Amino acid sequence: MPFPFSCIVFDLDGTLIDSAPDMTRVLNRTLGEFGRPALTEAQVRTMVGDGSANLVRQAFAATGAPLDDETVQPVLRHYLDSYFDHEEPSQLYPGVAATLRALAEEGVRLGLCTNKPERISRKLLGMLDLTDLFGAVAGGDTLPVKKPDGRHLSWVVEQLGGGRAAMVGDNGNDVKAARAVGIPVVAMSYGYPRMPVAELGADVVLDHFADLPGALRALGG
Ligand SMILES: O=C(O)COP(=O)(O)O
Ligand SMILES: [Mg+2]
Repeated sequence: MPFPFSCIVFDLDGTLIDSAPDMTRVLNRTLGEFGRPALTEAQVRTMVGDGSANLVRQAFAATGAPLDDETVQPVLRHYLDSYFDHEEPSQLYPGVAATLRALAEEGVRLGLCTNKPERISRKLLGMLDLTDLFGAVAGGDTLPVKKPDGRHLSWVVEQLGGGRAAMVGDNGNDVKAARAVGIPVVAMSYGYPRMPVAELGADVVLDHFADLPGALRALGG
């Protein structure tokens, strides 16, 4: 039986890669540079998902006076440059590389829709040897809108050539974007959901990435 979805769009942080350890290291360098104390990884995990500017704003609000629109700019630049220069790739979650390859070999087109900036996302895909698997990549700064706006996701689906699509993510922004577009959504339970994962409203919650093809077959009927 052919695979029921012609394209699958993935979130990055908390879905494909466990980026919180690296983001914590880079963020703590920026916090230190601007005279702030460090955050724990557990704290940073609750701040990931709304893009880098929001991450930096939340980190500074949690460690002293919040940044205003003007002061956020040099801080954000420092964080983004340090992240881009960071040479250790984040870890893929177990089963991700093999499962993505198996889906691609079945002829499913794969896309990335992340709120992480595009140049950092592309660099990470390259370091993890995944670039060739993704037919379309949209970062949080690729379009004037980002998740939870459905246009971020529908742009990726369009770039992939359209057809029956599904979304795979780890937080409310992924579920909201998928609902806005009217496509099914799978939530990975190990990510950074910022609320009980069962309450995200996804069609299916999975603990293991390797279970994704089976879950999508069941969803697609
Ligand atoms: O907030 C971010 O930087 C990215 O998060 P996402 O990959 O889960 O969309
Ligand atoms: Mg995510």
